Amino acid sequence: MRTVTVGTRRSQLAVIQTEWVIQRLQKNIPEDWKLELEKMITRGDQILHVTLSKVGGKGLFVKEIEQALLDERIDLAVHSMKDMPGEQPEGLTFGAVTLREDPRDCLLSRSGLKLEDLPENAIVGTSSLRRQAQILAFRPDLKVEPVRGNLNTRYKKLMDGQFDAIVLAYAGIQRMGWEDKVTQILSEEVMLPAVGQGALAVQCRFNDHEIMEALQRINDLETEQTVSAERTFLHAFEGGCHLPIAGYAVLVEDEIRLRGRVAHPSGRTVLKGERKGKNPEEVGRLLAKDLMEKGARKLLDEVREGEEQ
Ligand SMILES: NCc1[nH]cc(CCC(=O)O)c1CC(=O)O
Repeated sequence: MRTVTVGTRRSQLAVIQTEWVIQRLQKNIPEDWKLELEKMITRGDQILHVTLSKVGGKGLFVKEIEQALLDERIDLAVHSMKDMPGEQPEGLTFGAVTLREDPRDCLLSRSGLKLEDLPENAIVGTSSLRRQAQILAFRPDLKVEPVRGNLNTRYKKLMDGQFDAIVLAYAGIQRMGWEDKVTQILSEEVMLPAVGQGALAVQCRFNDHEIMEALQRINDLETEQTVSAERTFLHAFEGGCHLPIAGYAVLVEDEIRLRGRVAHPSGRTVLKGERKGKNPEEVGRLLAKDLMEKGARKLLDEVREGEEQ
């Protein structure tokens, strides 16, 4: 008999994702174990009105949940892989990476017009430099403005008329059951996804062998390997999800094919590359090296300087 506490943020998307993991895990644990969902209110959730970077960045949500794991207040934590920093605290690990859902981004526009048909100067809401850069590379005549908040808040801002369109991850839309709100799924060619987008990370204590064993059964090997290539690529630039970097890998036969982009937020420069290979980390490292040779370092230094001002 064991009660396993599963922690997550309290946003609707986070709760749906966690319930999904609990459901799958239920079939893979001893019958007398009980799984309990714990919705955690993090400081990040309480101070949504301040610029997140001023209070420690997006990693703040994650850090508080990780502390709860280390303190044994919870036994498992479910996160969007895309929000996870490169390094985990000592003692924690991903017990499972779950099967990736559709990794692409999508456009929700009030007029129902697609990205290519939006009128000149139309305002697209996104706070992601990756999305901003790729939108402007494709349509330099559009305006991009930041939008914060959870999915419900962002959708409300669109409907209130603050933006003509917003860009969101299709995986999140599907989990919310919002497919009918989507105007267009953006192709990989136009909008290469974020590293880890569409996959969930189930985090636990490294020495909790019972849990590690159960999680192994819901791990998806293909997602684990492709995401590993993407994350190695991203972290070679010493940057997190706030940099204009995209990376997406698939398994083709028994090889990993990784595509990556490093862009200037203006969209004027988008460095692109592709690598194939059997070893995920090596593929990630080599693609990062290719893009460094094309000038990625200098480009990102410019972005970082812009942030400090
Ligand atoms: N940036 C926030 C975030 N983190 C994870 C998702 C949902 C999709 C996923 O799990 O990759 C979203 C929403 C979005 O970007 O539209």
